[in-house]
Amino acid sequence: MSESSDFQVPNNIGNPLQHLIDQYTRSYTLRYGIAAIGMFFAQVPQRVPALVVGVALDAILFAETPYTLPFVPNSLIPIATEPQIQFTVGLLVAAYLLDTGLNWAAGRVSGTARYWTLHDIRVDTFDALVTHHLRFFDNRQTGDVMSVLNNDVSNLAQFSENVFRGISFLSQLLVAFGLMLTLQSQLAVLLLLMPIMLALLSRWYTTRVEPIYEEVRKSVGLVNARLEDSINGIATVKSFAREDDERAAVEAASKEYRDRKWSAIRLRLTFDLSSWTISSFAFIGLFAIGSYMALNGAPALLGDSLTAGALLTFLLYTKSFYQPVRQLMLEVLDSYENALASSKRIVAILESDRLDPAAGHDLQVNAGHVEYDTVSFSYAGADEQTLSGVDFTVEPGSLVGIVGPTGAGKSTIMKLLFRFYDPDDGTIRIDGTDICDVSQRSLREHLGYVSQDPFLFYGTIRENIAYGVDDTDQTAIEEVATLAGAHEFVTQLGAGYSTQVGERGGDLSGGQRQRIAIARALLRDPPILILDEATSHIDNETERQIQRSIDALAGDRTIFVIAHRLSTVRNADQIIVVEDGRIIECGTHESLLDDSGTYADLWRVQVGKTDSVSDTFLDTTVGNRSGFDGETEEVFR
Ligand SMILES: Nc1ncnc2c1ncn2[C@@H]1O[C@H](COP(=O)(O)OP(=O)(O)OP(=O)(O)O)[C@@H](O)[C@H]1O
Repeated sequence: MSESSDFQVPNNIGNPLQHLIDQYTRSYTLRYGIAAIGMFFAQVPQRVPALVVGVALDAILFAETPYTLPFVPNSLIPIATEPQIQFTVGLLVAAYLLDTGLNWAAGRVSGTARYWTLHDIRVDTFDALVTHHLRFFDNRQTGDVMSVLNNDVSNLAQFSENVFRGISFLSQLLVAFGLMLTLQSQLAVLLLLMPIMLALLSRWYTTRVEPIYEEVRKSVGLVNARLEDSINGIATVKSFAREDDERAAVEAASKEYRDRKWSAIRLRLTFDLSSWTISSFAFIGLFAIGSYMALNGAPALLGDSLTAGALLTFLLYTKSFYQPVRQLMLEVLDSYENALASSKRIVAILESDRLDPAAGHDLQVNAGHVEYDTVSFSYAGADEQTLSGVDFTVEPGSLVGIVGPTGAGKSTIMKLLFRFYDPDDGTIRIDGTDICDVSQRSLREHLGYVSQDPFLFYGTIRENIAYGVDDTDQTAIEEVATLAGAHEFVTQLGAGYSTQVGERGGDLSGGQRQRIAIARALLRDPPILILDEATSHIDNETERQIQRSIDALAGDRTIFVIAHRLSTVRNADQIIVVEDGRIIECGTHESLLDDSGTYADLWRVQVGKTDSVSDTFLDTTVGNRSGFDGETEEVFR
């Protein structure tokens, strides 16, 4: 099991979060603009009550000062006490209605903009994932990749929500500060010390927390990958009685996540404590200085004195002043760090090299002539070449068997035909066209593939057979299912073709899944069909039945069959024997037997004639039994 892998952001992208914002918010600029303005101005009516109550207390209850309000003409304010109370209540209700209305409207507009944007990012990221070269997935675990689509996109959602909260906090600060300036400008300016101290503190916090969050993200991916591995392989885990080891592996991954997360939380707690201390002492200090000024008048440096009502307004604002600063620093910056780490992984997927499946001209297959011209290939990071100088030609409409020991490179030869990987050297041609010059989509439309462990999607058997064709009907489905030897067992299932199958085929046997996969490939009616150990889980009688169907269906179709069981390819027009990534023999069953080479020895072993096997074969194969399939090994035991 590999460790969690890195997601590399291309060098030309400085800040991946900024990159995502630039790319994805453009279509919703108007909505974002309206939402931001709405959020900002919703704070104006929200700050009104504290000011109005302070002024009303001084004017009505203490009768200290006249009833005057900033930005409100005196002619609008009643002179008598009772109308002043009614006027105050009216102002409070109006402020409440305006505040609620603006917040509601801005919330709606920002909600649609945000969730539409995230939807676009999620779909594009998925699209980028499925169009990536298979090489991309070789080095990564499924859980790791899935956590990008789940956790990382959710982190962006959290961040986008916090950006709007940030706008609201910022507006609270500015409006409160502006109103405090109208009441006692020197004291208001003094209070600015607090956000400056918090800003410095937050700078310290963010530089320290950023690398920790990067580590947290990686360890989440590792935990997911571990869980996915253990749960997907639960049957293997149990059969080997390795529950304790799996538990230990999950525990180790989870511990790493816990420790990294705890480091991040510890740092946040320190920041939280320090910022809370600053804001609390600022509040206490304001009360002490304000009370002194209200009783004794202001000291020389602090200008005008302060009324009791104005002190109350200042104290009420302090709550709405300090709290947003803390939240701005904690929540918004915190989620910024998270979103930055997440956006790195998203952008790495969106922007890394991938192939456009539709790029290139369309492949035209008239006959189905396939040619491998000295093809060599190595998997990334492999020490040795996986394929060396593979060279063969397949006539249209012929049946080709590919045989050889485990790991010889049989499947790899076929993967190159699909362009899951491109050759390092040499060329593969179909009907004379280099497959690297045509679009992957058109190439794959002409190829049918059945693997030894076919994947069935969640859905009915009918949907699984029809996967890959847009238009089909029940008759066509039943026809191919009959050819693939699946019809009989499917009709015996409770719901027939409507039976639901789950992940990897649910409760169907390996052979049943293979037959469904063969039917699926046949329904597409491809001119070139590849069966990669497609009959490995199928009993001899069913295999013969499928063989007959395929022979009948072959017609002018070119068919490749990768097989361990040589009887499967006995009737092939051409059998290619692969060993260590090279073609060592090639011919028909009869000609290969006449040649008395590896194939002939292998055949003798499989039919039980071990006495006539050559010494060279015994030396190379018996010395290294793992090279051949179970059946061959069985004979030697
Ligand atoms: N995705 C991959 N990344 C790296 N190495 C790989 C990958 N797939 C296969 N290999 C290696 O390439 C070699 C050839 O593998 P391949 O699957 O083509 O062999 P094969 O002949 O089809 O084997 P089998 O009969 O067991 O299916 C093996 O050594 C294998 O370990």
